[in-house]
Amino acid sequence: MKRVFWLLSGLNRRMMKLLFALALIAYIACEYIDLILLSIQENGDVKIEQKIDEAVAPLREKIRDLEQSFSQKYPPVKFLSEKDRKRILITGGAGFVGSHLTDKLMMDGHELTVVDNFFTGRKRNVEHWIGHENFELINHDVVEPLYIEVDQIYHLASPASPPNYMYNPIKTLKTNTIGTLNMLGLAKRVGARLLLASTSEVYGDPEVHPQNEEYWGHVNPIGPRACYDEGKRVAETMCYAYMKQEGVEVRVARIFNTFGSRMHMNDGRVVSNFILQALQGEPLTVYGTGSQTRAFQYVSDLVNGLVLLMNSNISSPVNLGNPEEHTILDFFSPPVNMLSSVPKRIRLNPNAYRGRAVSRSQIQFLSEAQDDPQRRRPDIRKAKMMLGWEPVVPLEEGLNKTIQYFSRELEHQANNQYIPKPKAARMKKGRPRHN
Ligand SMILES: O=C(O)[C@H]1O[C@H](OP(=O)(O)OP(=O)(O)OC[C@H]2O[C@@H](n3ccc(=O)[nH]c3=O)[C@H](O)[C@@H]2O)[C@H](O)[C@@H](O)[C@@H]1O
Repeated sequence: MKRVFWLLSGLNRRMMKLLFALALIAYIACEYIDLILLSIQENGDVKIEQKIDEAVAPLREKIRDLEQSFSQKYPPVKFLSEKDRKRILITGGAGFVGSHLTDKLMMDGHELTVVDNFFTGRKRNVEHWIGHENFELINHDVVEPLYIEVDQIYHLASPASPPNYMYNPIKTLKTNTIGTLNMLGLAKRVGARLLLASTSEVYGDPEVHPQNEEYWGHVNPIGPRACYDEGKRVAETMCYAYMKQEGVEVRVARIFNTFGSRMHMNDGRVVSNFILQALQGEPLTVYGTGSQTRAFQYVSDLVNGLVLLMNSNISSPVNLGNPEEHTILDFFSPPVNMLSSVPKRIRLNPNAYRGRAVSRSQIQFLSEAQDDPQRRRPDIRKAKMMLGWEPVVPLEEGLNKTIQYFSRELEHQANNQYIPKPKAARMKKGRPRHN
């Protein structure tokens, strides 16, 4: 201590000031370093927290989804007694028509098994039933046998739009022949009734107009549509062979042109093509002159007809379609003029179509599709008389609903950065893949 006093007493005032200043600088530097270290630590903490947040976010989303699925609300379903409740199989039940039929039968209170190979069907079409105690979805191709216990089989599995069934003709043939045999085999084993979704295409390019159920048809057996037309014709033949030989109860619906929500955006049939093209301000594609005719029914009418037929005692074929006939050129105006009801946010070229009649410059005439039936209109007297069924949804109302559906789909697709193009009804070049 003495030494320290001795040293200090030896220092002069200037030296004292210098020492004091140095001590002050050292003190400030220490404090500053402390501050820097603290902020580095805080920054590190923030980064770690961010990383944790990023890793946990998907888990949080999963938990939210799970919570939602636990509290999922299903459309209202009737309660049926054990006696009235049926176990029903719908093949192709996730497709356009199949999913609407699924909705009806579920809401009517039945137990459903939906089978689909998702070639043209989509899980989205039936996702609102997933988890319901009366509903089961099986990813299965009817070309393979199926062993389940059911009371009724609605056999709808097959691509139905020309570009889809021509995409892989061998597969279309297998689906309609082997697939139908498998379902008839199942019906025989378990004593179920089977309804075949046949088609107006069994009449081919008809020489009788309108087409009634007695007409045998005019089909080119080696043309590009034959895989579907002949596939369905032989499917009908199989139904009646099983009925006569094995006593299987069969119902055959000859379905005419149908449209509505849940048609695939790339379906390629005329209604979805025109709506999609008009919504996107593209020219409407007409194959040939457009003087060929069709009669279009809304999907809910068809579904009611299918259920009535299944539960009737009519085993012979029945036409289900809307007898209001239009040329394809005629058919432009309603969907196009209805676009004014579509919200502006939809990706739509406002200079094209909106609220105006279509001029010929907005039509792209393409070559005629081979073997395209020139006239088609159902004679529905049998369905009226024996089922008390006829279509009730006016064309404009059905189109309006379909336009709204496609608008929402386009918006959904646009949000997902993908805008589908309508598919042309052309044969795929080269050798198609098949299995
Ligand atoms: O919608 C249906 O229910 C029916 O559709 C198709 O039969 P198709 O009458 O050829 O149906 P579309 O492809 O919609 O064609 C209808 C008419 O419009 C024409 N078309 C089609 C698409 C297009 O963009 N432009 C166009 O002019 C076709 O050439 C045809 O003359 C199927 O073959 C049937 O099995 C099915 O029952």
